[in-house]
Parts: sequence; structure tokens; C-alpha cells
Amino acid sequence: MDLKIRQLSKHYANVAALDAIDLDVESGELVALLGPSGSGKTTLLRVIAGLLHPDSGRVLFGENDATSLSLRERNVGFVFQHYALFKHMTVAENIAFGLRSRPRRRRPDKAAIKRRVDELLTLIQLPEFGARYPEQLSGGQKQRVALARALAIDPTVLLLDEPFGALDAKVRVELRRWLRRLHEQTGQTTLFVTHDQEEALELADRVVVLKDGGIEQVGTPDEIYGEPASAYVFDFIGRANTLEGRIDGGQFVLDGHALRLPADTDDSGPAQLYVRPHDLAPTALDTGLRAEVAAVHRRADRTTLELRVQGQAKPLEFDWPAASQAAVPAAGSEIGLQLLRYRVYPAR
Ligand SMILES: Nc1ncnc2c1ncn2[C@@H]1O[C@H](COP(=O)(O)OP(=O)(O)OP(=O)(O)O)[C@@H](O)[C@H]1O
Repeated sequence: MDLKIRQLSKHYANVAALDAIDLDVESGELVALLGPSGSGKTTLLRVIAGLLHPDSGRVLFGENDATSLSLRERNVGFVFQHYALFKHMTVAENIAFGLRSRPRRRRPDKAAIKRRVDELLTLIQLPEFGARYPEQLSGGQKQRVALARALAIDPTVLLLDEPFGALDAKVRVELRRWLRRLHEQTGQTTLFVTHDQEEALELADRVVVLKDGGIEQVGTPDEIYGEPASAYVFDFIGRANTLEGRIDGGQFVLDGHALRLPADTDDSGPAQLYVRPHDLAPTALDTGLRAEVAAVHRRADRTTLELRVQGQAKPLEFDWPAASQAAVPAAGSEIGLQLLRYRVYPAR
């Protein structure tokens, strides 16, 4: 089922938790809602679920306006960060819960419920775990059961609110890869809330970046990473260096150096250039951007140089290319820098 959000707003006192949001999620898509704390992710998910009423706007499931339907009528599947399994029920009973509590005329018979539970236990790769109680499971296993319970009712959409947020980093990475494979099997339309950009980029078909209750950018992971629409998205999505300068005559100009901008640049005036530490390369001093090596930081997986550029208040980070034959420059030396990929945003 596809999902359409139209002009959705929700205010708390004078805070716009959601500010006229428009969003289309296609049937079968896995979409990540990504943003820092307080950007409105959870509010959006709760309004879609029917747990929270918007001030204005509409939620459509397919062609049906679901805005005034209850949680149950919407038939959505929901998984929260903190395991909400029923402690006194076995894993199998937990998974069966949504089907068993349906009104009699829509309730499958016992055999059909058992078949569905077995099918889901296999799907979440816990086929032998039906008789266990939640306290006998690890955190990751509990979340897989919570997911099976949400899927049991064949939900119109699956809504996941930081479902792996309480797990340790390694389990988190395993589970998100598992969820991606599971999604490919089920084709279930899914919205996934996270504040972790890596999780969003690895997991989702499309990523929605939220800021202060509004949508800053919607795109595939490649688009969000490679063509961030604003300085905010560039900064949020990975490590970033900034250089202060000006846009002038189709170039970005800073102390004694100019960089070419896309042909369609028609802005002018103060601007910031954003470049990632691995999108810098060493080059000849007289053609490159001149920088002084302020410090060399060696780590297990990379060597990062801290660089000072004349006229710039903030240092640059530069990941020295691992394949480079040249020796890592020493602190105090001067190098030329080539910027392989960068983006320039006019100052606000
Ligand atoms: N019940 C409430 N009463 C008052 N303000 C609220 C309430 N719920 C949310 N807010 C405010 O609405 C804004 C959006 O909150 P929301 O929980 O949707 O953000 P979030 O992106 O999910 O953040 P987090 O990652 O911390 O969960 C925040 O400014 C928050 O303080």
C-alpha cells in the first residue's frame, strides 16, 4: 500500500513539531526518516500510526483518507525502541496477539494462526523459540520478535521507531542488514525512524532528512550523500570541512585561490564551501590550495592531517590517501591541496 502525507502540521505550544509536511511513500518502499533529536521524526510516525492527532493535514493509505481512523482501524504495524513484548506471554503468543484479538468475524481460526506464527518464526530466523518467554531472549532477539508481531496482521504500513536504538553497536549493524534482507523478502511498505545517518544510508531505498519539523531533502542514499541540498544535510550526513569565501563570476574565491563552480551557478556573495576529508588530494604547491600541516593524527584505519589554510578560522581535516606512495608530510610542512569533490552553499 502506498502512503501519502499532505500538509501535515502539529504544534506543541509555540514549537512546530511538524510544519506542513508533504511526503509520498511508494508501495514496497523502505523509507528512513532521519534527523537530529527534536526534528519531528517520532511525531510524524505517531501521526501516521493514528497515535497522535495532527492540527491539520491528511494521511492517505492508497486512495483512502485515514486521518480520522484509529490505530486499530489503520491496521499499521509498530515497533518501538524499547521492547514492548508482553512479558507473561510466550514468543508465539506475542506474535499471535494481533490476530487473536481481532473481532470474531475477522479472526483466523486456530490452525491458521499457528501457521502464520510458524511462518513468522522462520522469517525472523527463530524457528525454535516459540515457547520461550521474552526474558529468555537477547535484546536483538526481542526486537526480531517485536517485528514478527507487527508483521502478523499484514499491516498496511510498518512503522519502526529506532527499533535497534537500545542495542549495542555491533548487534545494531547486524540487525539492520538483516532487516534489509527481510524487507527484500516481504516487500512491506516501511517507515524507519533513526538519528543515525549510517543506518539510514545503509538500510533505506530513500531517506527523508528532517529539520525543525520540516523536510530538508528527500532522496536515495546516493543523492543524499553525493548531492546534499543544503549545508545542513552535508553536515549531518558525514564528516565535513568548511571553507569561508565568496561566489564571484562563477567561481568560489578565497585568499589567493579560486575554484570552479557548476556552470549554472548564478549566485554571488559570501558563501561556504563544504568538502569531505577523503575528497581532498595532495597536489603541487603552486597549483593547489596552500595549507600548512598543523598536526598528524595516526589511527588504526587512517592517517588524518590537520591543516591550516591562510585566512580560515577553522582547520581542515584531510585523510591522507592510504594508497599514496609519498611519505606522510610532517607537521610544520606546507602542502598543495586539490579538492576532488565539493559543494558550495551561499551564506544564509
Ligand atoms: N508531548 C509533547 N509536548 C510538548 N512538546 C513536544 C511533545 N512531543 C514532542 N514535542 C516537541 O516536538 C518537537 C519534535 O519532537 P519529536 O519527538 O517528534 O522529535 P524526534 O525527531 O523524534 O526526536 P528524538 O530523536 O529525540 O526522539 C520537539 O521540539 C519536541 O520537544
